[in-house]
Parts: sequence; C-alpha cells; structure tokens
Amino acid sequence: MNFDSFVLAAATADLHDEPDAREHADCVEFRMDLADDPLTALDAYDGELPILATNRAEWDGGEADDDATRLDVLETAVEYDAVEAVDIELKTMRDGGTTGTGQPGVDGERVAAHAREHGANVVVSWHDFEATPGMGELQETLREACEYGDVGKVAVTAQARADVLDLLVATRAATAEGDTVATMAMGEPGRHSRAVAPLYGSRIGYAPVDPAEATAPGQYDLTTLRKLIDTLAGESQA
Ligand SMILES: O=C1C[C@@](O)(C(=O)O)C[C@@H](O)[C@@H]1O
Repeated sequence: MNFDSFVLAAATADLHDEPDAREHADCVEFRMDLADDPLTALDAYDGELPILATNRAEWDGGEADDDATRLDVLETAVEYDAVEAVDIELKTMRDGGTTGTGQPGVDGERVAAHAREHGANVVVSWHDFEATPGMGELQETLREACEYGDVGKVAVTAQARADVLDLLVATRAATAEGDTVATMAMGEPGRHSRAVAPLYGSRIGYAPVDPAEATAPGQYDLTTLRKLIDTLAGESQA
C-alpha cells in the first residue's frame, strides 16, 4: 500500500462491507479482533480494495485477549495477497507485546518481517484512550513508531478541542522531517482532527461505513469524512 499520499481506510469487522466502501475508501481496515472468524473471512475475500489488517489487543483498546494467538493470526493474514499493510502496536514492537499475565509474549518484529517478505507495509500504532500527551511525548512517540514502521501512527484522546493543536504541530513537524505518520484525536472534542490532520501530513484516516459500527470514539462515517477531506484539500492548495 502506498502511503505517499493520504489513504482513507474503511474500518470494519466485516469484509462484506467492502462493496459499500469502494466509492469513498482507498482501503479496508479489517479489524480482525472484532470478527468471528477472521482468517476464513480473508480466505473468502474477493473485494477490490486492499486490506490493512489490524488485530488489536485488549490492552490497547481491542478485543483480542491472547497475544500469542493474536500475533500468529496476524502473521498468517499478511500471506493473503489482498493484505497490503498490517498494523502492529508500538508496544508489541518494543517488547513483543504482553500476554494476559503481563509477561513478554511473541515478537512483533517477527510479524513485521513476515509482512515485508509478503510485500505488506507496516503501520506501527500507539493509542492513548484517556488524554493527549504533551508535545515532547507526542513527538518522541511518533519518532519511535516511525523507526519500526513504514508509517508511525498516534491516536490520542482529546479532552478539549485545543488538544488537537499539539497533535497537528507534531504531525507537521514529523512530516517535515521526512517521517510518514498518521494521527487522529479520538473523542468528540477531537473529531475535527480527522478532517484536518491530513492537511498537516497525516496519511491515514479511519471511518466506518455505517456510523453505528464506529471502531473508535468520534469517528465520522466514511462518506462524510471523504467529503470533508476532499473539500478541505481542494481549498488548501495555497
Ligand atoms: O488505530 C486505529 C485508529 C482508530 O482508533 C481511530 O481513532 O480512528 C480506529 C481503529 O480502527 C484503528 O485501528
């Protein structure tokens, strides 16, 4: 998957959403942790959009509770041609992830290497479901995520609209340094970041096809986000 320009991901647990996503999305983020039988679904997939595979751990806001199994499944997923990118948590890259007992589990590097062998890009992600860290931590986290991944992604929680300002500055700074990043602020006060961050360099946006199936707080539905981003991009040529 090419992240040289902005990629809008239709986030879903159900690959049958793909035909409805096609008009507005550039790829499907398959939330494998929210799906019943994700590998069977990948096996049956015959959609047009490429897939960004995510198997989010419970300890990072997802529903996959066994880290070893989770990463094994993710490793298998990258073998499918349609899977052109994979999401791995920064914590998994740092220490292999953790099992439910807090012990280091299997190695994130192994999944990343397998992904690259199969031509898939690696998105290394970091989430804060409570708040937006200060500028220093934002910049350091983006930098570290970009060391491991082709894209470094930071999703924070905005408690006030102004929290987004730091995120945008960090996004712009990382992009100016040549890093490829994706940023967004979760929660209602951060909602506008999803439309605005791409103007400052964020290369991935996430939106559900059906607003009732949002995969994070504050997401716009796909049609709305596409329209907002295209409208703002059209107005920001100066
Ligand atoms: O990490 C992210 C970003 C996200 O949490 C968001 O805020 O849009 C949505 C998730 O599906 C995705 O894996």
